[in-house]
Amino acid sequence: MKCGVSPIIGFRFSLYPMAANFVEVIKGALEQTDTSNVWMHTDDVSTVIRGKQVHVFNVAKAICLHAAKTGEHIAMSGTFSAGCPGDTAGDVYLEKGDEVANIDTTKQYVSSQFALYPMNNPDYMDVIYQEVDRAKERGVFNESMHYASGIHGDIHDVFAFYEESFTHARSEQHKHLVMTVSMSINSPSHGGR
Ligand SMILES: Cc1ncc(C[n+]2csc(CCO)c2C)c(N)n1
Repeated sequence: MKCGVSPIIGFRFSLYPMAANFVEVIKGALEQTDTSNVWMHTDDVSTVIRGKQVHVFNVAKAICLHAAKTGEHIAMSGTFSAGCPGDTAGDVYLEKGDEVANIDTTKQYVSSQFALYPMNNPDYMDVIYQEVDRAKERGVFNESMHYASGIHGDIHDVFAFYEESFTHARSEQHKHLVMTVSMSINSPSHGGR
């Protein structure tokens, strides 16, 4: 099967608020975010957003920020994907302009881990090392670990890094890229950061 050539990307994720009112926190974060630039669907396990890269990352960050504002400890886990075979439906969202819908500059510390899977790219380890170097240059690298890399800092720096990394880890020749991310926000382990 051929990989898609559509510039559409997707993010499937779940929020796990460590709070008794988790339903309110999840639904509140999804509802308070302007999702007009992406296709979105929520089910009992996760939510998927699809569209232009700039909007997918903007909406993902805004949802995390809204959940974080509750002050509750939030875990988020998700997968970004580009060039997936079959990723051509929902292309109407590609006609959206590049102006982002959610602007919120609230500072928020996040600790996270990510992993890149450059599909069908024989030089995938070079790609991964290059992106880890990028994290160090951007000042968001936290630590090396098995099967992932630790990325932390202000949510705006962390998301800017993820978006940049997602752009550079794929190419015309190797369009299909998967990136997994898990985040921890307002964790007692962060000592009030
Ligand atoms: C982003 C995101 N989307 C969906 C779920 C799944 N989910 C778990 S509880 C709940 C609310 C009650 O229906 C939903 C939709 C999730 N955890 N995070």
